Amino acid sequence: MASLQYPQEISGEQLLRQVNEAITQHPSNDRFSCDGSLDILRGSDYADFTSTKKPVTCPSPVIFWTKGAITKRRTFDPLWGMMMNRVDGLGTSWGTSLDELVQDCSPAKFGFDDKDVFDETVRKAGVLDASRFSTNFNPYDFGIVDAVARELLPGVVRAGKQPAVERWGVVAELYKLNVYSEPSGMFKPHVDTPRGKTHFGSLVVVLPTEFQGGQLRLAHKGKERVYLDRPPPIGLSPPIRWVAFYSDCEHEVLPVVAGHRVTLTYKLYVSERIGGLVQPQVTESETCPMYCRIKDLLASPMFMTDGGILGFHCAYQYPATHEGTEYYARYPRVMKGIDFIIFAVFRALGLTVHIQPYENGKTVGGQVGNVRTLLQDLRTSEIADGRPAKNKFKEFERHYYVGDEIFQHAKWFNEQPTTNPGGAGWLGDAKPTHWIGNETDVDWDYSFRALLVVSVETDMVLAVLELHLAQPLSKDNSSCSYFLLPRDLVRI
Ligand SMILES: O=C(O)CCC(=O)C(=O)O
Ligand SMILES: [Fe+2]
Repeated sequence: MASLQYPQEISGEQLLRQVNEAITQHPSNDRFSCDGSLDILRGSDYADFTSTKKPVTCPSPVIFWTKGAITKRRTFDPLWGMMMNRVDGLGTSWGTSLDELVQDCSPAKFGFDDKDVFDETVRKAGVLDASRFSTNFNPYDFGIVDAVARELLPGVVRAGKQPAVERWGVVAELYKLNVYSEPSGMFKPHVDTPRGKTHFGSLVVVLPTEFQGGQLRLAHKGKERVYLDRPPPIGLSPPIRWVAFYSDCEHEVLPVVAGHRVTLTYKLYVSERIGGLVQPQVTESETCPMYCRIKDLLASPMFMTDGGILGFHCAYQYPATHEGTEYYARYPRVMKGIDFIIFAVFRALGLTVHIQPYENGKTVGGQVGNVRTLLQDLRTSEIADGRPAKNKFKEFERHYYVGDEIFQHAKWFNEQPTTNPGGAGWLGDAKPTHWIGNETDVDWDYSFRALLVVSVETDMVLAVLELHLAQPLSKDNSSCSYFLLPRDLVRI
């Protein structure tokens, strides 16, 4: 794509606004969830769906579960369900056939303020823990996990298109079986509890039963989506339906008014353990319009001519723990949607991108708050032990020595998000540390991130400084007058 030429009279602020508009309108903003369905076909086998057969179908799922020392089994066979329907004529056949499973479930709790709570005004559902059941249904078999990777991890593509650089994929870990039953099974708006560094999403597989209500409503940044909204026409056997979404997006299960809604839920992780199946797409960014826009912005004579720091507030929240976020610098694949696109574009432009937790106007967990003191320390230690401090400055590139003071001077593309991830709604004033999760987990929390990009000129200044640091510094060394811009921030 040809680069845009900016007329001289467009100011830096206007250019920044234009890029922000391009970010807001980027199609990946809509990709916080995806869904699909699978028809059930008795006797379908692997040979069928790996060949040219379309659409992909799946054998009837079976659930085995334990009640004390007894193991029980239920086949979710839609044909059987329809036959029963015809016998009692009430449309409740699935309800009858599922009674035993429903009765053997425990009441489902949810996480609230570091505690697991049972409150049927927030969540009315039954649950079987993954340790109490197993199933022949495997989402990997039907391309569901591949589809989730394609939709929700924009940087991951199937192998074969590009030389293997890194290997990344999605791991779906079976978590619970849930039953939401008539007349009012539901789960009020919440975000799912973060489960560690690579946890990014949730997958819900809805088994083929007949029910009414029970839609899954999702919301992110004012965009709302309702899934499971269209039940299959009466008399047609229900398919398996599935929905996957970023787990920091607010979601709720609307009341089930008839039947039982039986689901398998999975936790979704980014994984680097999958050999050869997937790999990150690193060059796509060079062909995308966003790349050209940002390149032009940086090249414009009207924009940050002395270099500096650009800031982008991430659209999503990420699992955080007291360990800090060094991890995200090394594993940017964990980044979601538009956040990853922006990251990849700046990386493709050869710029240093820092991923920092950022809340209430400042970075959290930055290692050093005062660059000036740090530089002074470096000079002193260099003089004391006689070794060049060059390596120390290499460490800056590896995300050390990045403190609040620097980021106060960033130019931001966009506004800082509010602390309520889902916008207006039942969560009210919930903060990231006080949400209703699907289960409590005291070790992990969500936190906001900012991508901070050190612009080209600043990198060049840094390079000059490195050279000078190979020799002892003198206070009046005018050719090396600053470390990071704006100029008056740090003077040597
Ligand atoms: O069943 C669903 O659609 C969503 C369930 C859910 O949000 C949860 O288990 O945390
Ligand atoms: Fe949830």
